[in-house]
Amino acid sequence: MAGTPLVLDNGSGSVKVGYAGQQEPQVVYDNMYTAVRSSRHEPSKATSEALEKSNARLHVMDHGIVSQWEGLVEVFKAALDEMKVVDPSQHPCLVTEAPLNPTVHRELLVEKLFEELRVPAVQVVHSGALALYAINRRTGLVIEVGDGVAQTVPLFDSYVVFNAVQRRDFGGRDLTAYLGELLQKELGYKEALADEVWWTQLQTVKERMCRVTPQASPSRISRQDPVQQEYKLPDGKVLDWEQGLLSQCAEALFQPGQHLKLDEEAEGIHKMAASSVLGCGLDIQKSLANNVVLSGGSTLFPGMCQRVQEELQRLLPSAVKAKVTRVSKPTYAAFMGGSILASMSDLQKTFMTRGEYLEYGASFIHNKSVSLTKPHMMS
Ligand SMILES: Nc1ncnc2c1ncn2[C@@H]1O[C@H](COP(=O)(O)OP(=O)(O)OP(=O)(O)O)[C@@H](O)[C@H]1O
Repeated sequence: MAGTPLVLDNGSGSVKVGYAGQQEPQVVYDNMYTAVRSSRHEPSKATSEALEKSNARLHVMDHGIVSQWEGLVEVFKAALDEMKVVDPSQHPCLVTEAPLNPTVHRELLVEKLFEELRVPAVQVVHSGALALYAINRRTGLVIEVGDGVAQTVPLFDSYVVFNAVQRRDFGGRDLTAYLGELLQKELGYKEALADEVWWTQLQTVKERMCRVTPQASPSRISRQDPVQQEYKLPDGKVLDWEQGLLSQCAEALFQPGQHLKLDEEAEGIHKMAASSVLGCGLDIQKSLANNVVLSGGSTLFPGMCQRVQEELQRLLPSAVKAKVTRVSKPTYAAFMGGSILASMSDLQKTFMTRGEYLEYGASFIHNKSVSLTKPHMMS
């Protein structure tokens, strides 16, 4: 694999890593690190004990933004070790980033890749549109909801329509925390959300039992829904699928202002999608609405396609028909799209080289990162 580009889909919850051309990531790594282990200074005994007690694994990313740069490097290195990449300086690196991040964030990302991983060349692409590349479509609207970011990205004939991209800072991690609050309020659970064991239980309940209800008729939910019917919590209490709190959890994606700790006016994913469609020219709105694709782990709730389609249709003119599907592997779609892009020789020519980094500095990446808007790239 010498010289083959590496693809790093740097998500808020996990990093998916592999080589360009691979169908799926070779390694999926929790984007978390242990502060004690990676601290440059030897922590005092008291600090170590306190950190260990409080389960010192820290999230590297907070809603699509790196909050622990030291941790990011550690996670990237560990993932490459697991992939048995002996010498990263042999592999150009394509890395994903959420759209509308501060520009300085992209510069720091580039700096870490050149300085700490010693890669020879870097390209940074927005994660959202990649789901369409993954399913070989060049026109459509991606609704991506991962662990920390919700984004809607319109792509027309391989152009990302940047001024119509929407991004909000909520995702699966917020839903898990919200489920914890619901369990506390309705069933009296008082476990701290910082406790990793409890967090894992909550995440499992969310992924196995929660679903999205059809807005028009909640009674249409049937027992055939592919959700687990019961879940036994460690204290023996049984959560039943008919408990309303399990449908409230995913409802937060549609009414984040009401359910999550966000501005009350915060828009749900259907409204973001409608803004993206209506923010594009009249001539392309129909093609976008007719090709809505769900991506990201937090779109895996049963009932999701139907609900998004119903809600979106209500917000669009009747002549603009919404059709919503989900990619087959939503958590890997951004990696898969990145893997396809990184194998194209045209795109490889757009990578920022180490020479450019040394000559112009990390901010030079902004001169290189518009490549996905060039139509010839995907022809
Ligand atoms: N079956 C499921 N039902 C609901 N949510 C799920 C399911 N499987 C995974 N998730 C959630 O998806 C999220 C992870 O998705 P993904 O890997 O796409 O995010 P990410 O790339 O790490 O983050 P982001 O793109 O937001 O920065 C987690 O919150 C996880 O709990």
